[in-house]
Amino acid sequence: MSIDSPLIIALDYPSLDAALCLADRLDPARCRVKVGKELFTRSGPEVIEALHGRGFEVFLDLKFHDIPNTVAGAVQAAAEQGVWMVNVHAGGGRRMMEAARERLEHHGLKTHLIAVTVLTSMEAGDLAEVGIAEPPASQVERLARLAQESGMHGVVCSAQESSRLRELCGEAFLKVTPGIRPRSAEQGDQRRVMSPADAMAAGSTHLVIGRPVTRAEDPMAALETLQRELTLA
Ligand SMILES: O=C(O)c1cc(=O)[nH]c(=O)n1[C@@H]1O[C@H](COP(=O)(O)O)[C@@H](O)[C@H]1O
Repeated sequence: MSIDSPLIIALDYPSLDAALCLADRLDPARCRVKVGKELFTRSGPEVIEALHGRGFEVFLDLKFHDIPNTVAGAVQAAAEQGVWMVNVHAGGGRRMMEAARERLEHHGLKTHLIAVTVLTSMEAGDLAEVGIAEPPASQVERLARLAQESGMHGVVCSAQESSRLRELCGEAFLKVTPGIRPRSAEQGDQRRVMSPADAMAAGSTHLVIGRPVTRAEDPMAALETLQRELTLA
């Protein structure tokens, strides 16, 4: 199955039941779903199977960051479960990303492999504290270029960087952007945020959205509003 929607709903729940409860109200023809560290650590591969069984394409977001051999093995394990997308940290470097890509190619695995640049929760002060003097936008550019050279299909970045990356890396290079906040939504721990319509206009290819839907009083109404806003954009 291949769907047109740019929407990826982050199923950041502490149990399989809670995640499936929302998934059962979503339409796999209108969005994809993301399984992250909390849900996967609690439920393991069972959640992937359950979501595939319901017809969803799954982004397994475990942000692998380790030595090349270890990351290649982890990415292979994810791809063999049939996930649509998997990610690594671009900060793991060229040899790590190349090892992951080569492993997928060697086994003929078609999963989209993307690299996280600078987390959307980080701003300049956070980078400075870990020894990166450059502003987030420059660091994102540097890592996106490296990710592209290493054969990644795209990056995770904030929508604030999408238009620059469209110029730098091209339209086809995926720009998967969390930190999506409809105007009325709380920012929470996110820092580099953008509204859904602005993110699409800026060149994001996919929007990752969690709490504005999953923590809404009425998640389905929140999703409908989002989908309406995007159609109008
Ligand atoms: O790789 C990710 O998905 C990711 C990268 C990033 O830089 N920032 C980021 O928020 N995410 C994920 O995107 C989701 C955003 O969720 P909300 O902030 O609740 O919309 C969470 O599941 C995060 O783990």
